[in-house]
Amino acid sequence: MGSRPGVVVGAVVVVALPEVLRTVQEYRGLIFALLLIVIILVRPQGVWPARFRPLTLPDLAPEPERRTAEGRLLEITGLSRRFGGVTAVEDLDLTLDAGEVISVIGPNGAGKTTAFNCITGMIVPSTGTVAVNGHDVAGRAPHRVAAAGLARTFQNIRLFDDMTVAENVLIGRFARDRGLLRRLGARDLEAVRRCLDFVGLSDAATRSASALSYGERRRLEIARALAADPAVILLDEPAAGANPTEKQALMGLIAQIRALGIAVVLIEHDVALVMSVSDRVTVLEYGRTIAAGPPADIQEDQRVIAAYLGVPDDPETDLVAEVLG
Ligand SMILES: Nc1ncnc2c1ncn2[C@@H]1O[C@H](COP(=O)(O)OP(=O)(O)OP(=O)(O)O)[C@@H](O)[C@H]1O
Repeated sequence: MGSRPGVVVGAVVVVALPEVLRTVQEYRGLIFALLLIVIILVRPQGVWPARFRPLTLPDLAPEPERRTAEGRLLEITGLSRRFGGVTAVEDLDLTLDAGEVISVIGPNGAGKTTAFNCITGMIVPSTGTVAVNGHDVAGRAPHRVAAAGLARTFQNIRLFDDMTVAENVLIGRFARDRGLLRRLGARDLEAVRRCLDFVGLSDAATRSASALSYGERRRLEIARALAADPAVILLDEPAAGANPTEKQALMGLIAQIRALGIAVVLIEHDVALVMSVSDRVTVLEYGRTIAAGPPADIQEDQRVIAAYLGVPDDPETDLVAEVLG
């Protein structure tokens, strides 16, 4: 998608430069190499400023989304991951049906991120099975897991800051197929429009992702994940750094996502939020599941209370103590 003048200038340079350097024949290769290094260091984005056509999104009447899948969407059995002598996750079982929200909580270092990374293919589990939408994906590469119907957001927001909001969402459309080998179609643009509407970012479509507020960036990550039409979505600490208003909006968004029939797995330190949005909660400590069940049972569970209260002077512990009463 480079600009036409840029291509012409590049062609002239490639054809003319050898002629110009004819007099210094033996140093030609060296001069070329030096030029290349200088360009890579000084203008990694290219010598000629590229101009991209902004995406034109269609105006769509809001319509209720279809349920993307039904039944058992995520089934994890006996998942373990060891790092040398450390067992980060041990024998984790998790099942999730369409439209359910399940949260994985636990003190720092409990194994939540490692579990997420095993499920999404970022790291290979030592043992265990992971089935997404009926497809066995344990140990598969992240793009294969995505193709089975799993999308995720990241604890540390990972957006393409030099792209627009709409372009960031569009990338999500290519997560499930052969990526850039596929041509952009009208359905992709419609999906981008719907996802932006869904998270309330339609008006920001042409803005740079870097210009968004923190809460908006979190919502953009969710829109990008939804653009892949996932059966299961994993949200990694979506409320981290959010203010109370943003947390309230996030709870509404999670409820909307589940209404689409998408299964949601949440890692979250905000225990109050977890207790209010989850159907079930799994609590990890030192990689092991110490409790699993509906929020009301978890709140009463003595092992959970002890696991959190066993960490003095930890702000998370104080919050959990408050929520668990
Ligand atoms: N790549 C790794 N190599 C060695 N040990 C690791 C690695 N990744 C995680 N661990 C260890 O595994 C354990 C679980 O870590 P993990 O990051 O999964 O916990 P967590 O519950 O996500 O913590 P947090 O809430 O702080 O993000 C910790 O003891 C950690 O030190």
